[in-house]
Amino acid sequence: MSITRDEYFRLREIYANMNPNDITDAEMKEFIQYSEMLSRVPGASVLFGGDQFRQVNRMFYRIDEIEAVDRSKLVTVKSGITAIDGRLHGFIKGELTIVSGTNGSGKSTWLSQVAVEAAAQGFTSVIFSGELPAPRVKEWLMLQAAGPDHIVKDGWAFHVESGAAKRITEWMRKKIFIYNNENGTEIGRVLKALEYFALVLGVDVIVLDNLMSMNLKSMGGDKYERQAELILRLSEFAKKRNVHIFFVCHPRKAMGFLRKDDISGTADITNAADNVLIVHRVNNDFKSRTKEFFKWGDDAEMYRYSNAIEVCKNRDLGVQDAFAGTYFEECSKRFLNAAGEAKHYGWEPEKEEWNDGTPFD
Ligand SMILES: Nc1ncnc2c1ncn2[C@@H]1O[C@H](COP(=O)(O)OP(=O)(O)OP(=O)(O)O)[C@@H](O)[C@H]1O
Repeated sequence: MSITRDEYFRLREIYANMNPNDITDAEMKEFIQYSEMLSRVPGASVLFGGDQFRQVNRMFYRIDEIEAVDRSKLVTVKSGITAIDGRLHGFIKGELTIVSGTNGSGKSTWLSQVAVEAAAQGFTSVIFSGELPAPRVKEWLMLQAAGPDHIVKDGWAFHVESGAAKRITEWMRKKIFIYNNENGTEIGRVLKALEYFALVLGVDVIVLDNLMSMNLKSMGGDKYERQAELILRLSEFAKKRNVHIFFVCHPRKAMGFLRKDDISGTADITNAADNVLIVHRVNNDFKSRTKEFFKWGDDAEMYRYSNAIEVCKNRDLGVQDAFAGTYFEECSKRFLNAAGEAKHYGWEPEKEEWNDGTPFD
């Protein structure tokens, strides 16, 4: 098997205009082999730059063969919530983040905003939304990219004024893709599509919303074993293809103050993740549970906000039990760092792209 770089890119261009399911498994397998041979992503561990390990044909590395972690080589995607980005220093490419929260807490809305933020940083994302139809996903992305200055109220609904909508669409066209649910949710197809997105479209961020909407029947074992196996496969995939995966996993319980151990089936799910976040709505239930659980007083800082994003696990820096408060802006569906915060993204010609590199603490 051999292929030149030019032939490879020609093939990639052809595939970019095809439905992944029209590419046969054999063709896809061959394409993956080409990609691994020729593409920018080496098959080796890419987490800490990908070249820390000298090639050795043994089962182990000697200590002197492993170079020190060079944090400057880590590529991170900022979420735009400064309290989180400050604590975690962004979401590392090659890692997997689980996002949980009770129904309606704001998981999908926040992840849609993360895709807009990623686009502003020059990253490409794909959103798999098993429950929201593509026009709805697009509507949220457009509102979030537009911001309140470019949104008009139409009866009870908000929409982006037409001039801005045109410019935003153009700005997002090659930066955010939405999975076509007609391809199905069978896990084999989804995983094939992910390979396609990573290798053909070169995506950096994958939002998988959500675990429950995936059809895992073709995998062996019971429900929980399948879920655990899927997380392991996604974690391997993130490393191998150097993408950051945000994976929405619903909790087992529908009510109450959600903790890490309530997420999905087994602890294997959160064990395999690099980060675990929980999105909370700051409602009366949240207040009474946090008072009970953390002994917070009536004037606790988090109660000023409308949503709180909790970091329950962060493997890299060991952050846990950290809450980031945000203000939900109804018209734009944005989560704001501070009341009245106005972000401007690159589609607004007269404005500078928002780039807040300031860590929180
Ligand atoms: N603090 C808030 N106040 C008002 N509306 C909010 C708030 N937070 C989120 N929303 C809105 O509530 C709706 C549900 O949010 P979203 O779909 O993001 O939640 P979710 O956690 O993904 O829910 P599910 O688990 O059902 O998928 C959206 O329209 C969202 O914009």
